[in-house]
Amino acid sequence: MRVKICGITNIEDALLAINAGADALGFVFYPESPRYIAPENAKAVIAALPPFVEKVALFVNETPDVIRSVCLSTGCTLAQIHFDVQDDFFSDVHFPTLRVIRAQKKEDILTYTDEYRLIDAYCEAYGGSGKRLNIEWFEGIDCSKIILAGGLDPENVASLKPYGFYGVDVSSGVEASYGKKDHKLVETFIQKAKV
Ligand SMILES: O=C(O)c1ccccc1NCC(=O)[C@H](O)[C@H](O)COP(=O)(O)O
Repeated sequence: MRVKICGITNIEDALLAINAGADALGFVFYPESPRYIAPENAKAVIAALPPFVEKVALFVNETPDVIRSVCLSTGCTLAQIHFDVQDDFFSDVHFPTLRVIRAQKKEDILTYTDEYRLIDAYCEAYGGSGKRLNIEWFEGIDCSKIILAGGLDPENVASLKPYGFYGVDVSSGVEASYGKKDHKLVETFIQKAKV
């Protein structure tokens, strides 16, 4: 499984995650989040990274123009769209995008099955809540284009193996405090996800 470590706010955590084997890092460009990072700070973190790392920019309630502009100015490589938009919004961004489905019921995870998508547990505050999805919803469905998020941690990530998810995404489950990662938890999470 590919692993994304989300809610990166500093170079130390970013390098630790990459050196531990993370495939992607997430930067939250949503000012109301406790994990918000200003674009100029994200740009500095990204400039310190080695090649072959996916830099994911998270957005809530922004326009396609703002999303594209922030991605280009920071060096992010993928825009993760957390809010509800019409389908043509994605093509209007003119930059690689990833749809987030904030699932409240099983039917929600059965949509957009032909595209790679991130499925997170629904919560009012948009993300990083530690809230888990009902894993039984994923039994018997094709998970090869799903990145699973929501309440994952080093204790439960290995149990996801049989489902065949494309990837996993974690934020609060590897945090020491908001916006600061616990290095041991990050390393253990990645190790267990990659077994
Ligand atoms: O993390 C945030 O504060 C956040 C704010 C606004 C939009 C998205 C946000 N995070 C989304 C993520 O991709 C998280 O990694 C995902 O929700 C999983 O979080 P967690 O349950 O804490 O692992």
